Amino acid sequence: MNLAGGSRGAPQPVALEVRNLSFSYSGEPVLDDVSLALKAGEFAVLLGPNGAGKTTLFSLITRLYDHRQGEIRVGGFDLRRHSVQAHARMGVVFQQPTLDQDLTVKQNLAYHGALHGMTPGIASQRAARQLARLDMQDNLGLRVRHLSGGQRRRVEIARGLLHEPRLLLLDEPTVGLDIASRRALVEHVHRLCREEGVAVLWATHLIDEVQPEDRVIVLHRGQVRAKGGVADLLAQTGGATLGEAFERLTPGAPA
Ligand SMILES: Nc1ncnc2c1ncn2[C@@H]1O[C@H](COP(=O)(O)OP(=O)(O)OP(=O)(O)O)[C@@H](O)[C@H]1O
Repeated sequence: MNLAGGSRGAPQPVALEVRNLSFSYSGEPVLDDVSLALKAGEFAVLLGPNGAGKTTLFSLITRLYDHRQGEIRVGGFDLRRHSVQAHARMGVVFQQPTLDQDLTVKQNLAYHGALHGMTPGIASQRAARQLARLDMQDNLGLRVRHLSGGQRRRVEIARGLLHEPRLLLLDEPTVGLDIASRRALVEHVHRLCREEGVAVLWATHLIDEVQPEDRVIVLHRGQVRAKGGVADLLAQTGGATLGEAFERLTPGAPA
């Protein structure tokens, strides 16, 4: 069951392509023949209940785990054969925060810049620009431990974009945030996507994080159950709301 999403017309560069990807943990299948693609500048929500395989998929795209079956391309570069080029084109915000809490925001970003071969001057300019976009420009000198959860997430997003990737992966980035911070983060990342043309893959199990214009990829028990716009999902399932459509596409999912 595959819904064709996206618009027709001139072909656009593909930011991410996953083809026929399968993966098992110690013989236990977790991803089964997963295929999906993201065009440049597209915001796609990877929507799946707990245990669907979202984090595993991210672990394969970021090469924390090696895939043996299937293919992953980032900006056209095969992850296995051209891993340096593929990694240079992706930014990641993992589910668990990974900032050093004893360093300042600026130091965290400077370190990331150095890892990506930026001079301190370039890293500093880019950090200031990214933080300004996220309304965080006044926090450069603060230690991360003094920031709120929402502010820390924004710093991680700024860090993920510092090396100017064309693809940003976010794995349940709103976990632990209150409703207002959650909403603000969803809106910020949509704006970044529109303004910077970066493709975004946003993993979540929360349907209220889907905005009407998003593409949605529904993952359940390691399989892509549907992909397309919200209207496509409603049409396919006969659901009146995205919530109903999601329930029909994920039978037996944990509540
Ligand atoms: N390191 C591991 N070893 C064995 N099984 C694992 C491992 N990591 C995840 N799993 C199992 O793989 C399945 C998919 O887990 P995964 O974390 O990828 O799903 P998810 O969609 O990200 O879920 P969640 O929203 O709860 O994080 C689950 O059944 C999980 O128990």
